[in-house]
Amino acid sequence: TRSTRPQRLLGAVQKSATRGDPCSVVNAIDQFCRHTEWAMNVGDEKGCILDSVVSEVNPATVLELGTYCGYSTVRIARLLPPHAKLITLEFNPDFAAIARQVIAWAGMEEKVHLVEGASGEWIPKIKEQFGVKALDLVFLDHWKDQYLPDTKLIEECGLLRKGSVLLADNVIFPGAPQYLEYVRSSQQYESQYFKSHLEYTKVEDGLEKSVFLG
Ligand SMILES: CCCNc1ncnc2c1ncn2[C@@H]1O[C@H](/C=C/CNC(=O)c2cc(-c3ccc(F)cc3)cc(O)c2O)[C@@H](O)[C@H]1O
Ligand SMILES: [Mg+2]
Repeated sequence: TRSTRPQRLLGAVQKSATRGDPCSVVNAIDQFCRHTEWAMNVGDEKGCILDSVVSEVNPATVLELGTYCGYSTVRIARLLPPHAKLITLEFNPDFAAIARQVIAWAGMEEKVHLVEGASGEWIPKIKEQFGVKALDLVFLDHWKDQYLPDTKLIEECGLLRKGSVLLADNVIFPGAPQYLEYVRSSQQYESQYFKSHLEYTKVEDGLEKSVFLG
């Protein structure tokens, strides 16, 4: 039977990237998605903005919502200090299986906890399961209509501290209007839009960075 897009993306990593070299994994996926088959990774252009926010925050604990094939997982993990932790939630078992292999190929297993499950079920468990006091950075890249309910759940679970950063992909395309309205109007956030383009295209898209003020 025909392979899936994530399987073909993993094949490109195994063919073109060097084991243990996260940058080569990121580059192999970007090359594949730009020249062979588009896939919904944050990509190289928005990825540079993601890199700058990760470097600025220098997080000890990161939560990613929506692992997919693990592109942004590897992109973030490669910048984290040795004992930092990235928890990434993915509820599709087929995508999770591919992402585990991409993360392993990059040699990032030590820094990454991939949890196969839904954000709504797992966000309330993060403190106890992972001994996390607060999240320094949250990267939202899952179903766009879930950005707002999950942000409210993260707040209710007391997972944010003064200075915690939320970084959301696709706030223009496909768009997350309710989320944007919330973080831009709330007194509890200082929000900033980083204009860019939809991965591997000329379509406008961007990232919204929102600092929790406590
Ligand atoms: C219970 C649902 C909410 N909780 C969840 N908990 C855990 N994982 C969840 C998840 N929702 C979704 N996921 C997973 O996140 C991923 C979903 C990502 C959704 N992303 C998009 O739709 C998207 C779509 C585009 C896109 C842009 C243009 C276009 F023509 C077509 C698509 C571009 C992007 O950058 C995107 O991020 C999948 O791996 C899915 O299984
Ligand atoms: Mg996205």
